Amino acid sequence: MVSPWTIGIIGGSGLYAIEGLEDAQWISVESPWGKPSDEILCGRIGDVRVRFLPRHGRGHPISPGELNARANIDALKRAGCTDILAVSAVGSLREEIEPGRFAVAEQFIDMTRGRPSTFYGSGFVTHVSMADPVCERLSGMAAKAIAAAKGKVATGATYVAIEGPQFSTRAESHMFRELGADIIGMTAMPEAKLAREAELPYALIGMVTDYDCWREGDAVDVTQVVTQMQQNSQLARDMLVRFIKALPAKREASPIDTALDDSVITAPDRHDRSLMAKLDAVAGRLIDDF
Ligand SMILES: CSC[C@H]1O[C@H](OP(=O)(O)O)[C@H](O)[C@@H]1O
Ligand SMILES: Nc1ncnc2[nH]cnc12
Repeated sequence: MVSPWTIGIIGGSGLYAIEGLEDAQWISVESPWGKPSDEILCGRIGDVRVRFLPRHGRGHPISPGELNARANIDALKRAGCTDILAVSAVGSLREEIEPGRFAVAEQFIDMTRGRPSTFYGSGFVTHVSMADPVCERLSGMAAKAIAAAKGKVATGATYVAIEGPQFSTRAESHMFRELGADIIGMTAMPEAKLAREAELPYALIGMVTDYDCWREGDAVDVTQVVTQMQQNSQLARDMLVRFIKALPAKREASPIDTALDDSVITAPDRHDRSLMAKLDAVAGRLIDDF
């Protein structure tokens, strides 16, 4: 039986491939939005199709501010994904969310600057809701998979996305704590916004690698992040396999599958044909003639 789920996994720092995929093959997917970060590793775990994309490319050549998140999300949609589980290395802004723990994001604060963050624009003006930016169903299943893999988990985390590539100043780190953020990274935005615009339910698991720099005498560096990621990468892979194996046989419809339904405001006679041609994957459901 073929599963109704096709799971896109976006692997962050330290997670550049996954093992255990049957019929695994790296496949190049072209996108009208430019070049995705890498080829997509396509395969199966049981009867679930899996599409894995290393966010920064294999070998980590792409900086957070230069990621083509539109091409990445568009390519995953073209590769048939129904849902996306993103994995990211994150700093912790809370004592109790210690390095080694997995934090499941529930909210985001976007402090990135000038990154292309929408598929839409003049000629197809669209405003999706980001009130609840993650898919509760995916997040819940991810939290269970982490616990089943004997990982420590924190749920309901607010992730602040900074522009980077520099880490934050101490003043910024304290400010993000005051704002209510729990974890910090450089990549979940605009990725989560674009997933919503592409009607792809999205969840993000932060692998906590450090305490950023809000604690006196302590400041994150890349070695800390990489060392912690190496310690946790087997757990992350185990969690991903458990997550996929535990997916229910039936995929109930999610409201995110139809997020565009009440979001497009441009009248049909004012549609821009050239923009719409690029929307064939992300909004193809709404557009019949390209
Ligand atoms: C290598 S430290 C900073 C780097 O790590 C995180 O990457 P990702 O979210 O892709 O796991 C962070 O966002 C930065 O890009
Ligand atoms: N402290 C931190 N700030 C931003 N991105 C990170 N990725 C991992 N740790 C981070």
